[in-house]
Amino acid sequence: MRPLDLFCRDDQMYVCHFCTETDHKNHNVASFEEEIGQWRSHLGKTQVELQHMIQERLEKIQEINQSVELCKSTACLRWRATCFEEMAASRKIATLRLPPLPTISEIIKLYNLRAQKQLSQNFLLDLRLTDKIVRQAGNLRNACVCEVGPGPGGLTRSILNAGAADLLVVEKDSRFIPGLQLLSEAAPGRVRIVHGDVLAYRMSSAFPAHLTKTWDDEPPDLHIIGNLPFSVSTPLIIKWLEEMASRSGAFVYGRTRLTLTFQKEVAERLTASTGSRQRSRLSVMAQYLSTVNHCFTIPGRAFLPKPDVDVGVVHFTPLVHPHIQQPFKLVEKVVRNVFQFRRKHCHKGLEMLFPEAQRLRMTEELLRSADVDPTLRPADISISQFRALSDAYSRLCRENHTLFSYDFRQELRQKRQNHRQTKRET
Ligand SMILES: C[S@@+](CC[C@H](N)C(=O)[O-])C[C@H]1O[C@@H](n2cnc3c(N)ncnc32)[C@H](O)[C@@H]1O
Repeated sequence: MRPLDLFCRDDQMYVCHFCTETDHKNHNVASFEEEIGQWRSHLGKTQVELQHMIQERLEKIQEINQSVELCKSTACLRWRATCFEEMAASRKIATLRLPPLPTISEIIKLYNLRAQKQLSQNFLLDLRLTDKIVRQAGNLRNACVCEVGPGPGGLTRSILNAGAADLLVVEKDSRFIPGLQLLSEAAPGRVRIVHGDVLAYRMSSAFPAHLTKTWDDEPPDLHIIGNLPFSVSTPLIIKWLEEMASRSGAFVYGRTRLTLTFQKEVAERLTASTGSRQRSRLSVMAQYLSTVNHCFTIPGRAFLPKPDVDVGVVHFTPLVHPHIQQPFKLVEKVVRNVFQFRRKHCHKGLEMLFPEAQRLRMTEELLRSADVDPTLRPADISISQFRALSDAYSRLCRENHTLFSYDFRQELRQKRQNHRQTKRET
């Protein structure tokens, strides 16, 4: 008996050396080891390919499952909204509450809304907290509201449940738009969605003119509400305070009220009283134009993801008569200069309002005319003393037309440049 140690590839069978001279003569024959080696490498490749295919199929199944879930909840949501409308029509009830909706966590999962740090995204999932924020705004029944940065829509729901009739939401991140559209379908005709940057958005023409109240009347039925992104909260409130002063933007409608969240430290600065540790430029700028109230603090753990800080809810009502009757930019210049040396006597910062050659004389004149003690610390200066300083500075600017555009940093730069030039020449 001869060993079958060869493989005939033409007939696909094992053969012996004798066979290659007879039945399998001139056939394509390989050694047993060669053939096994080829099969092994072939099987190895097939196994890798199969694993890839299985992985692809699994991913596909997951995708299909997700779309099915999404379709189910979209259909369910639409169905609930329709039922709700029919119910309201048939019973003739004029209720403005939303129909039952998927939770905010479900919306986040369905649309895969992972928070993005660069857009300061920290979501509020607890609707009792968002309801509490909305209650600080006052009665929203049939009101117009602009919500800044609605994200997955927690605060948005609370605003709608409070009865807002016209809610304009401004959101920069396009990933949130489909979820907001669902919400808009659940509250037909009550939600307008703007995909854009709130810093560039013109609010002066966003609401109907009939809302407008005169400045000394009651505030209009228009509110700005937002769980603001930390990254834009300070520039945004400065922009809105400036618009409040010039009665432009959202304030063309009258004394529009604002209910906003800030990092707790910023909320404390906004509301800090004269003499307190947190008193700053922001305190004076906000308080000379509005009544500012730090309503309550939300612990960081209430947000997803949890920020490193707690959050303060602040309510602003513009004053009928601002405490300082000077242009915003002028007040800001005086206040900024005073606070630039916050541990020094106030005359130190005020000196920087004047060119070096007249610095001491003009600072003395300013402080005398405003009747303010030069040795007061910036935090100890009251709003009425800031009014006196701004009025006195305005008088000096009227007497000297180049004074307002004077910038001590520019003079300092020029001086350094001249000094370098002289050094080079000698
Ligand atoms: C702190 S999250 C709040 C989200 C939601 N309101 C909540 O309470 O869960 C801030 C939101 O503002 C949005 N946002 C950030 N910068 C913005 C901008 N410049 N204009 C409009 N929205 C902005 C973010 O995309 C995010 O949705």
